[in-house]
Amino acid sequence: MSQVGPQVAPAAMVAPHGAPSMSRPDAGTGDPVTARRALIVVAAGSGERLGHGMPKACVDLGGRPILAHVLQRLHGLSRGLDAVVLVLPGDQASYDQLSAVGEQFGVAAGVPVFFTRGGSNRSSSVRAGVECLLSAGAADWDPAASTVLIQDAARAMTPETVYARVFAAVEAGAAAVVPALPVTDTIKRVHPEPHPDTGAEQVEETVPRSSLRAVQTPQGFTLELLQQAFAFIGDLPDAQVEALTDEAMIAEAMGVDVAVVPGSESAVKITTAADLAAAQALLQSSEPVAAGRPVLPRVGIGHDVHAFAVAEEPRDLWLAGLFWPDQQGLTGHSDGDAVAHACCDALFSAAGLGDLGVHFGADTIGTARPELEGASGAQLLAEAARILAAAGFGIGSIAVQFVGRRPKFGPRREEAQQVLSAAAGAPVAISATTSDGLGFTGRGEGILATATAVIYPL
Ligand SMILES: Nc1ccn([C@@H]2O[C@H](COP(=O)(O)OP(=O)(O)OP(=O)(O)O)[C@@H](O)[C@H]2O)c(=O)n1
Ligand SMILES: C[C@](O)(CO)[C@H](O)COP(=O)(O)O
Repeated sequence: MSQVGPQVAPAAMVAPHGAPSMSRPDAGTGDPVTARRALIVVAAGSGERLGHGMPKACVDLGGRPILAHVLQRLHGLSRGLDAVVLVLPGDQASYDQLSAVGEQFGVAAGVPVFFTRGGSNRSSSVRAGVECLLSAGAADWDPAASTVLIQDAARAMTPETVYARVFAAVEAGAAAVVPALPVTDTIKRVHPEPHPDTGAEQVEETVPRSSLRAVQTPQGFTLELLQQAFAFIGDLPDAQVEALTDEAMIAEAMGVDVAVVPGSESAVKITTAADLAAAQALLQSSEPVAAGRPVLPRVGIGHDVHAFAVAEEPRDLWLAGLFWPDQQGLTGHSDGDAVAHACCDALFSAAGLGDLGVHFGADTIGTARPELEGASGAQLLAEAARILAAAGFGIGSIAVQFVGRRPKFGPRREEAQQVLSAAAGAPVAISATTSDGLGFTGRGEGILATATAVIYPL
C-alpha cells in the first residue's frame, strides 16, 4: 500500500506551528466528526470485453484514462472524504500510470489516497480495497458510524449526485444501499439449453419488469457490514465468489436489507466498444467545445508583500514552502510565505473566486475554516488547488517572481519548485530578482512576490 495525502511537504518542511488537522468539524456542534467517509474505486479489471489490450481503467477517454474521469467527478465531495482507495491492476506500467492519476487527485482535492493491487475477480479486488482501507487507518474508525462506497472505475461518468445520494442513505440508517434505474426493455428468461435442432435460444418466460431495477455503483455500506460481508464469504469456493457480481449480493445473502436510491443514465458501465463510444459522446456533449466554442485557458495574477520582523521579535523564515535556517522571518498573521500566498492569489484570480483574504483571511479561518489555523504556505496552496478543482478548474502552471535582497533563491530554487509544484499539483516556476537597492525590497525592509497562473475548465 502506498499513499499520497494533503500533506505535501516532507515532515522537516512543515510549518513550525504544526500541520492543520483536516478533520471536519460538525456543522451544528463544532465537535469533531466520528462518522467517516471512504471511497474504494475498483480499477483492476482486465477490460477483455473492451478489447484494448490493456486494463480498462487505463483506456483513453477524451485524452485521459478512464479512471481519471471517476476522480474528476468527485471534487465537490472531496472535502467530506476521509480516504480514497484505488484498487489498481497488477502490472507495473498500469499501476504506475494510474497511481500518478490518483496522486494528482489527492494533492488537488486534499484527500488521502491509498493504492493497492486488485485480484483475479471483482470480489477479491474489493476485498483488497477494504483491507487497504483498514490498514490505512480505518481500523480505528467507528465501524457502525462510518460509510464506505464501492465504485466501478468502469462507471466513469457517474455524476457526483449519485455518490451524494448513496452516502446520505447510508448515513440515514441503511446498512447497504445501491443506486439503480428502472428497466425499460422487456426482459425474458431463456432456457438453459438452446433448441436441439436450430441451436437458437428459446424463451422460457417473460419476467414482469415493473419490479426490476438495473443496479449501478457506487454501492454504499457501513464499514461494519462490509467487514462482516467479507468475513461471511471468506470460506466460499472461488466459483461462488466469481458469481458475486456486486457487493450488495453478499448483504442479501446475509439477510441484510438493501435500500435502493435513484441512479443515473450517465452512470453506464463501459464494457464494450459501443459503451466507450457512448461515454465519449456524453463527454463531448457536456463540454463547451462540442458547441463549437473553444475551451480557453484563464489567467490570473497574485501579489503579496511581507515586512521582515524586527530583531527584537525573532521569527523563523518560511518562504516558497521551505524553511530557511538562520534568517530573520517575516511578519504577518500567517507564516508570511509571500511566494506561496501570491500563487494562491493568482489561482483565485484566474478562477474568479476572489482572493486569499476571502478563503484564508483571519476572519474566514477564525469562523468557517478553523482547521486551517496555522496552515503553512504550501498547505494553503494545496487547499487553493482543491478549491479550484471543486469549482471545476485544473491548473496548467504557475509562475512566481520573488523580489528581495534575501534569501538567495538560486541554490534552493529546484527544491522550492518541487515543494510548491507538489502542493499545487501542477508545475510552479520560481524566479527571483533584487530591485537594485530601490524601494522597501531594496532597503531590505521586506519582500514582494508576484505570481501568474494559467488554469483551464475541467
Ligand atoms: N479482477 C477485477 C475485475 C473487475 N474489477 C473492476 O470491477 C469493475 C467492473 O468490472 P468489469 O466492467 O467487468 O471490468 P473488467 O473485468 O475489466 O471487464 P471484462 O470482464 O470485460 O474483462 C471495473 O471497474 C473493474 O476494473 C476489478 O477491480 N478487479
Ligand atoms: C457492480 C455492477 O456494476 C453493478 O451493476 C456490476 O455487477 C459489475 O459487473 P461486472 O460483471 O463485474 O462488470
